[in-house]
Amino acid sequence: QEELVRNVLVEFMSKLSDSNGFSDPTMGWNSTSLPCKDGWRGITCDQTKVKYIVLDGFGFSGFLDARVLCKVQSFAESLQILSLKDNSIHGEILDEIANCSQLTQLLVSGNQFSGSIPTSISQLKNLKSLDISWNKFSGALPDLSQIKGLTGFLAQNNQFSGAIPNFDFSDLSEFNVSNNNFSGEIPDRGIHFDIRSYLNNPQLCGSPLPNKCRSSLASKPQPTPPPPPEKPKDGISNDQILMYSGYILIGLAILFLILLWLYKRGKKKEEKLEADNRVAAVDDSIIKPSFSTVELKAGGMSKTEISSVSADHSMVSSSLIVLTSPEVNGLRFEDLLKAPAELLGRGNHGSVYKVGCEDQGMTLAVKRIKDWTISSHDFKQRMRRLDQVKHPNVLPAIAFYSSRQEKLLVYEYQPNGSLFRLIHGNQTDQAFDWESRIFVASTIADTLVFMHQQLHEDGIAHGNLKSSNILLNANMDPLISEYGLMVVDNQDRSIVASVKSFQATEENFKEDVYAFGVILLEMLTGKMALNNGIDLASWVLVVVMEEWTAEVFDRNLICQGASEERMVNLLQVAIKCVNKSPEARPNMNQVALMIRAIKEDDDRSADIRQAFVHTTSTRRFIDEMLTTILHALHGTVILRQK
Ligand SMILES: Nc1ncnc2c1ncn2[C@@H]1O[C@H](COP(=O)(O)OP(=O)(O)OP(=O)(O)O)[C@@H](O)[C@H]1O
Repeated sequence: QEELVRNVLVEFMSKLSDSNGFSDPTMGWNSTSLPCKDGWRGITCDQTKVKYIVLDGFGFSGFLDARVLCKVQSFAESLQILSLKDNSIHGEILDEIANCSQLTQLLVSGNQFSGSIPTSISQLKNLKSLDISWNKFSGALPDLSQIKGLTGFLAQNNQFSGAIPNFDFSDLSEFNVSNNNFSGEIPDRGIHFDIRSYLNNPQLCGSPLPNKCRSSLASKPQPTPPPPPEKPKDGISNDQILMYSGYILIGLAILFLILLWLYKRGKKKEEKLEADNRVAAVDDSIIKPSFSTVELKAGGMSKTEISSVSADHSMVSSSLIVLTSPEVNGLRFEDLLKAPAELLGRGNHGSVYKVGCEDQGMTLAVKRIKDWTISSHDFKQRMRRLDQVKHPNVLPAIAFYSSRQEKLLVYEYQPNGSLFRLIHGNQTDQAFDWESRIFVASTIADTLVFMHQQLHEDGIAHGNLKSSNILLNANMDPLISEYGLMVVDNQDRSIVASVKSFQATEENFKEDVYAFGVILLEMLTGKMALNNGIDLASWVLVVVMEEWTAEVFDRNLICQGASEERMVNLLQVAIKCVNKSPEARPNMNQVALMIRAIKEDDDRSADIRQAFVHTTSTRRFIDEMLTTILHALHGTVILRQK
């Protein structure tokens, strides 16, 4: 039996991997081994029965042949999970998927699937989770109300049209049909999902969307059709000639209107193309046709203000992809265009603008990157993958926009600036003491451990870690910004698909470790990563080798009485991180453990100090009480004597 299943899986894989063969021998998946017995990668079994097939992010570019996969009854009836997320699989989902009748999860998001969803899918009665989001599916969705107990339905970012079908909404806790072409009224029972589940379906209406449905029109009784004209007895009467010429005239008028409409549409397309080209041509604004820049030099930063809004905006508005961040409030591309913007700074990869969006009650930071060679598809995949990873100390992107010439990334504006400004700025109001520095160091280290190691094979490197990308929120907690945006692709793109190559290699992780070491050095020395062409890591190594270690530390730390022993300990960690040889650098887990030990040492000594202060004040309190009692006793004795 297992051999039969093996043959099914090998055939299924050959189609899925586009007949190129599945070359990675470490995965198993060949006709000389057995899926359960030999532990094929991506397969989970219950004894000899294959229960789960999970092949997410393998870069498969073939098609899912449900005729093959679900043809052997015993296998089709044991398979419970089929997850093929984040590949490049194309083609349609075939009717035969219904033969895999025990499926509880069918997850195919982030592929290139097209066509419509077969009606047979509603026969999958055990289905709990159906994720078909981020594909190219089109057409109307079938009635899914027969699937009782569906808990998740994700279909966002496709090209579905027609009405939102019937669902059994009673158990649905995850539901998203945003960024499609659905039309009509949102079903009554669907309204307990918030607006983000429905956004960007231009013809969808009803609560929770702001646009009301014109249901009154629909419910009006239709006028009864006029009775058919009487048949002429013989010949054509004058009335009939008049009537037919009327029809011909109306027909010609309609034809003329259609031609006019087609002409205008063509013209609009041309204008849009021109507008896009204009976007590429000008340099000093976020979305250039609408910005006229007024350069105001203020503290070394130039301010840019919007003075007019172009009429072309509506044409590009649909391209702003709003991610499922909770902060967003129906943000549209136009809102960015209309809002006043201020240049916060220019980095190696673009400029960042502070944009106040009054309607959303939010202040945003919009990063604009020009001429980035990444394809829109890869960029979209990357943003999507990043959006799935949530950590309280990683600043998520709220939305993004991608055109050939430029990419925009929208983040929430962080009011307390960056770690760079905190270390190197000349503000005196924010004392950046040792406790704050070790807190920032250990929080960032723990966050990197999560992103590198705790996501296992899905770990993501930052790729551009530096103190200006560490922002401080309103509580002064550090947030890592632009996470994973600039990871350099170290793998051969011809062999490995983009999603896979985006997943960090060891080399990417070790680059982050180096960059983190530099941040530690900045915090310890108060010096910039690059000063007059000399890089901080080399400078520190020379000073330490010359045994002038005490010279490296920030004077402010020494003046504040920070423990030299713990500063030296942290310096040793930093030096390990900036080792020239990547292999010799520790991984983030080891780094975080070392920093935690220093911080615990710190906390202990703070406790001892506290206890000492406490003991001293308690002792003082007891002394004072005794003196008062003695005085009182003394007074009583004198009174008695009197
Ligand atoms: N969300 C945000 N809130 C507040 N300030 C921000 C935000 N994002 C970026 N900044 C600030 O805007 C400035 C410019 O950022 P930018 O990312 O362009 O520069 P960079 O980090 O030096 O370079 P790179 O392009 O390599 O990331 C920096 O001072 C940065 O700290």
